[in-house]
Amino acid sequence: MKQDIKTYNVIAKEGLEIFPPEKYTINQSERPAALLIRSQDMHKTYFGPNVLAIARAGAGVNNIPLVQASANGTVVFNTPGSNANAVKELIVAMLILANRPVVSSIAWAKKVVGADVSLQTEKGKNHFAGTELAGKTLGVIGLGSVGSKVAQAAVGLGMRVVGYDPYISVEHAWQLSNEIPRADGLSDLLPQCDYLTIHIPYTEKNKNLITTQQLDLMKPNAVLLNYSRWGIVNEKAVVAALDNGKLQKYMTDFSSNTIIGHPKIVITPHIGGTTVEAEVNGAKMAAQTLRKYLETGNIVNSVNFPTIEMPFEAPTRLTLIHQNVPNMVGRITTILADEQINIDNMINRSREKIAYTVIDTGTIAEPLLKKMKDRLLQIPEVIRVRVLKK
Ligand SMILES: NC(=O)c1ccc[n+]([C@@H]2O[C@H](COP(=O)([O-])OP(=O)(O)OC[C@H]3O[C@@H](n4cnc5c(N)ncnc54)[C@H](O)[C@@H]3O)[C@@H](O)[C@H]2O)c1
Ligand SMILES: O=C(O)CC[C@@H](O)C(=O)O
Repeated sequence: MKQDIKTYNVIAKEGLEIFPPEKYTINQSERPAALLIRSQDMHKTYFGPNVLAIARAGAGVNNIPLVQASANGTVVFNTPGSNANAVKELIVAMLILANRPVVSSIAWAKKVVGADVSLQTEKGKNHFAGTELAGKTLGVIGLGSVGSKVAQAAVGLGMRVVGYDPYISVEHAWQLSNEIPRADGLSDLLPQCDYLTIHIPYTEKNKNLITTQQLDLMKPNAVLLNYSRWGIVNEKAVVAALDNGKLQKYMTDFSSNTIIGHPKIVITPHIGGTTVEAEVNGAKMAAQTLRKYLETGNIVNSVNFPTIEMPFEAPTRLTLIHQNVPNMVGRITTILADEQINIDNMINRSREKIAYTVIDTGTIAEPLLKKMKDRLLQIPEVIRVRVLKK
């Protein structure tokens, strides 16, 4: 039977083409096997327990209720790094726009007409003097896929860059040149910055990371950029800091009624990852990850499940999602032994409260397969059992 993939938001066709029509339908069923989404707010969008997986084409997963998904046995994936270059390039543009009046000078130049146009524009250009980035200090909070690229690009622009990421991965640490010193904490980083850019996920811990106390530590003329998420920066504190001259400018990808119309705030409509390339990258990566999970049970790039990759070589594969409690493997294998089923290969991994077991076996007759699945589902801690055939 074909499996249906339900999409939300605009998903690049290059991603959807990864699902062959002989195996999959797209947006054809009320009971989809999996969802492929971007920024859709899944806290407000019902998805039933039949949904095996949700793939988010993009980095941030704060739009997905992860605790509920894990409890349902729904694996959530994202596409790390797929849009990092797009965000980096936008940040470079916004850093330049912060102190070069490019937009206002273009608007002015459009209005200058007449026979002496070149004379007038040459005369008027003095009103559009800016300042340069070279030699200024950029603070980067979060040195993951986006932050590490932004930091490197800023070094290329001649800026002095200071990074802060107490949880940096080994992979991203390797990508950073040794010209980029790391701050010990925000109180060390903030007083140094002419520009501060934030590239971290929105989590309970990161909510209001930048508020009055942090803004007070910044240089009076600093520019703050937030292309991470609404809520990481406290907008009321930012407006107050702009109004009393503590901050020069706030540039953000997240609009809200608190900041719209403020003369010192520049808002873009969440376009950090909106490039043709990033949309194709994200859609393809999300579709490949989903297809791998649906067809083999293997899990990569999940944000709520452990990574498991076991070559699918045997005729039958059982995948079990269960609570991470003692003796689950023992109880599962006892049922298989009772039914005289030999295990060819097995793997078990856990992540926080969730565990995942994959068991490969020979060919099993349908009635026995059904009986075994029913018995496995009777273990109270088992959340989901799937049977995959090669
Ligand atoms: N505007 C956009 O369109 C757009 C596009 C891509 C990503 N984003 C946002 O940017 C975030 C980062 O994206 P990414 O791809 O770099 O993710 P990532 O997971 O590769 O990197 C995030 C980094 O932040 C670090 N971090 C977490 N909390 C921190 C804290 N309190 N202080 C310092 N460092 C901290 C982590 O250790 C990690 O290295 C995403 O979660 C998303 O919300 C926005
Ligand atoms: O889907 C988008 O365009 C936004 C993506 C971005 O916010 C992300 O977290 O990757």
